[in-house]
Amino acid sequence: MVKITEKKKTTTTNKEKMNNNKKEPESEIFASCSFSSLGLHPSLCDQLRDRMAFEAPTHVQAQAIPVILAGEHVLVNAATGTGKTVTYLAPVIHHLQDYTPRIDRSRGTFALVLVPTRELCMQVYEILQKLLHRFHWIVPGYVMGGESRSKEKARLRKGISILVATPGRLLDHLKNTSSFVHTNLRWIIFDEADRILELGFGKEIEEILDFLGSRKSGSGSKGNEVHEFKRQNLLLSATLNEKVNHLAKMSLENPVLIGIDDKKVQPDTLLERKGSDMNKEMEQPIKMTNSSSADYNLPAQLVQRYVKVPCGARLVVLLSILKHLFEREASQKIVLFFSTCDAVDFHYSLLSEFQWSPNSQSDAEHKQQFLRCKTLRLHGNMKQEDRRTTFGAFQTEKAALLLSTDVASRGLDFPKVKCIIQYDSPGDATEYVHRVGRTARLGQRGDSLLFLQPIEVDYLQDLEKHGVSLAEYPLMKVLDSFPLYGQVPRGKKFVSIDLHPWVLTLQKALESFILAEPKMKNLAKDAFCSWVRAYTAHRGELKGIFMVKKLHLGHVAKSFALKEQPSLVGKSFQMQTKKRKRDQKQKQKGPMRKRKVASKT
Ligand SMILES: Nc1ncnc2c1ncn2[C@@H]1O[C@H](COP(=O)(O)OP(=O)(O)OP(=O)(O)O)[C@@H](O)[C@H]1O
Repeated sequence: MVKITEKKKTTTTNKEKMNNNKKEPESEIFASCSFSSLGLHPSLCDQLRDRMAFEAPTHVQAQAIPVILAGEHVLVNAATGTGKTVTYLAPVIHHLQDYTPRIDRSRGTFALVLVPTRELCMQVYEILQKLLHRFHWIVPGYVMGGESRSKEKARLRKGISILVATPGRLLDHLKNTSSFVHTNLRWIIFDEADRILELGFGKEIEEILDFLGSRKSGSGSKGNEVHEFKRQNLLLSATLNEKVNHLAKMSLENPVLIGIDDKKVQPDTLLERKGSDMNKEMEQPIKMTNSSSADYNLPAQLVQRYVKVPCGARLVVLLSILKHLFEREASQKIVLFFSTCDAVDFHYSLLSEFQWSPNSQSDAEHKQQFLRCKTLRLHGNMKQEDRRTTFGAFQTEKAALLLSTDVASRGLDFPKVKCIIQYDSPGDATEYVHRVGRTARLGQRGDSLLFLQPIEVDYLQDLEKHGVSLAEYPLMKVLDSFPLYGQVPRGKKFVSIDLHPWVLTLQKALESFILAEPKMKNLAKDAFCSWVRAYTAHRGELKGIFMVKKLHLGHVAKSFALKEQPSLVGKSFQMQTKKRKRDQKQKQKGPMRKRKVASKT
């Protein structure tokens, strides 16, 4: 096994970045060579330059493309927004255009790209279409959940040379679409490999590999077919973890590791590969170190901050920061992450409809839209066509706010996103890395802001363990900048955020708005319930940081502009909490009671 490590990590601190917040130097992003020097076909190089305006390859492209062209199995770990998509698509196209006789549709699928989400599926397909412009005989296509099966069947019957797919729908077609020809399959690519597994597609992937006869013998495989071509499998992500190790063991043979440093791979597995070993099965698995101690590749020019907000003031602070950002720069794109679909729906309606005038609250005529920017939403419970519309709109808009769940956290490449706000904290550091990776792409500058309650600040230490450090956001300065009743509260020092006049006034206005709108009240209640459920679902080490029992549910309700904690859920939730406390007490008391009983008798 050979390892090729990416460029040296920059050691610029977050503070230095803020003082000197500009684009990453070109040399940090692009290699000093050309696409043609990597061995790609001239027409493909022309296409990359003329149609896509790619002048030079990025570092990961320069490292990985020759290795992929050489037919190696590859595991790529490179920062978000460094061009991994072209890294795997270009070599595949290079080889396919070179087949004699020319490939045609009747020969079915030659390359398969597996992705975790529908949006990423569409995005990869769009890039494929651009790259294939000069190679009309190579047909791109996609299959994914939410689309019409029968239309997909018809397309598969006609033949798709490079197929992009989500795992569930692909497996469906492998089982049920007999006209789907995959006997010529030569490449299987897992884009965002770790996410595919995290979403619970592990079983599907095993079945897919079995169906395609690409699961390695010795890993419980049914299929170990002899193929006309040597199969080549590729795994890529900005974050690789233990789960990927399993997939790598199953699907990669003697892989070349690109961008993976010594810390992430245990020394005994760094086998030097000899030329004659190339086709040998990987004798030893790749062992990643536990993800809790691994450093992640974050764009060096990304400015990362956190804001510490008491629970009850969260909503007001969110709205205030958004207002501040859009007033400072109207033409910008921001992505705002939530933990649940209900939370997205509530905040989307609130931000789209809430009107207010901080200067004359009594006069309805003076009310203005609180946030004047185009607002969009994206989550997994939306209809497919609405997801498609949002995805397209946020790609083309110059100024917009996108509210989303983690469905937008992986791989999506929205141009010119300026800032990422994580209003609800991510599941773990991996998700943090991917969420913030929607900005600061390809050397562009970008900001990220993580909301934390005072009881959650230990999360910063968890991120530190992964080499991610955040500076504090100057919240008070921002709150003080808003004029209230025509005056900016100058000179006064407000010690607590909850008692800041701007916060108090805006909170009151939000609560009145919600109270007056039954539709909004229901959305708020639903969002409250699912938010609490999501909070209880934090896994692993994070359970000790995001502890439901530390939450004040009345304050949580306030963060949904509810004057009271929703009674129904509140009751059942309180009952659960009480029961848990009772059980805990019982556990502690158990032996003592026994002793008491014993002493009585
Ligand atoms: N050589 C290049 N020159 C200029 N732009 C490029 C080049 N390669 C890729 N890009 C652009 O860089 C952006 C990021 O690429 P891509 O989405 O493939 O990144 P990624 O590494 O897959 O990110 P993520 O980890 O978030 O999925 C895209 O807009 C892409 O068009």
